[in-house]
Amino acid sequence: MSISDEFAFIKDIQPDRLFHAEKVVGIGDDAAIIGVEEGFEKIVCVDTMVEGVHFTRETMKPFDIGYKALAANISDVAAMGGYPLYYLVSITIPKSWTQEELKSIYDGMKSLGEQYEMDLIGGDTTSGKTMVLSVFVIGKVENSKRLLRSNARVGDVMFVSGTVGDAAGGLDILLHNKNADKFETLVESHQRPKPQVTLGRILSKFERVSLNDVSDGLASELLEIAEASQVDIFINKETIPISEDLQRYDADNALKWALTGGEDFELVGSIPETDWAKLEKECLIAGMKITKIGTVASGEGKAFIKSYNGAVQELKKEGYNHFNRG
Ligand SMILES: Nc1ncnc2c1ncn2[C@@H]1O[C@H](COP(=O)(O)OP(=O)(O)O)[C@@H](O)[C@H]1O
Ligand SMILES: Cc1ncc(C[n+]2csc(CCOP(=O)(O)OP(=O)(O)O)c2C)c(N)n1
Ligand SMILES: [Mg+2]
Ligand SMILES: [Mg+2]
Ligand SMILES: [Mg+2]
Repeated sequence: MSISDEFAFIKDIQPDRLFHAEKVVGIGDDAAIIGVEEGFEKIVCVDTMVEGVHFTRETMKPFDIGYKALAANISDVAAMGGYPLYYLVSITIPKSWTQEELKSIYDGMKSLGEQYEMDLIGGDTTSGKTMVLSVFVIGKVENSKRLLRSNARVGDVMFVSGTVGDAAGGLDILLHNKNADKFETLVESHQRPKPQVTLGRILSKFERVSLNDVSDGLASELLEIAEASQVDIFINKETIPISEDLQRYDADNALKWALTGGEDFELVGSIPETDWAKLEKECLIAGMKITKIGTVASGEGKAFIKSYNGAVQELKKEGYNHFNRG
């Protein structure tokens, strides 16, 4: 059954309780109101998922679409070192989507939102030809904690969390109907990415960190840091963390996907050399994988990849680009 009434739909998706009830006016008025906590600044971001661009009916179930749209935004909060608090949802619904499917999209957001005690506090609903889901997230971070892309300095260590390329491998499996049951971890990386909030919080305790999350691909994110900081970045090819599953699935494409696949939602950044051992230890204690992949050198915003055999190649912004899909 397709959705028959906008107002009944809004009632249906309204949460029955709020985690931060004392601080907000949520769904039900013209706009939401959120309290401002002493000692913190707000973080705000929005990311959109469009049918045919970010997902198809074949690659993502409705639950996954909701889950991933919220995850992408939580990941941006993580990349600023903050905690996510609230979200708003703008949804454009084509007639062909059933009420159950729409409910599943919201259930996907709810299941991840609950993990972080986030409240759904508003949004907007329209009909339209293509499913478009925009999620807005509000988070917080302590005053003056700024994990900016422009914070990298000469001599810093470059690091990345987890493994990269898995989400693109998962997408390849889904698009080409290949062995989805044999490579569940890759498929899951694509459909249910895990935002790295805990790592962002660990990083926020350090003096100076540059940070970015991997949405468009490692190469693109490194270049964003290099450009914002006006430095050059050198990474070592053999240190890029590629999972065994990805290697097993397609060894030939693994490095390409790691560099340009995108949607891994891992954190990539730099930290002073003197803080690296401490960061490594804290991640070990927290059970999180973090890998040194290179160093920061003087320069004007380029990134290079080096091999053990000495070959050096310049990285290009070959990650996902909405208007330049070659
Ligand atoms: N249409 C837009 N209008 C205003 N700001 C935008 C728009 N699109 C992106 N931005 C801003 O540009 C920056 C980079 O965006 P984006 O590449 O989407 O970042 P991310 O990959 O972290 O989501 C962000 O600060 C974002 O808020
Ligand atoms: C059907 C399908 N084709 C291709 C992709 C790959 N893809 C789509 S958007 C994107 C990049 C991330 O999305 P974007 O809107 O650029 O997010 P942002 O950088 O703003 O976080 C990638 C890798 C996909 N997820 N699904
Ligand atoms: Mg974005
Ligand atoms: Mg980002
Ligand atoms: Mg992008």
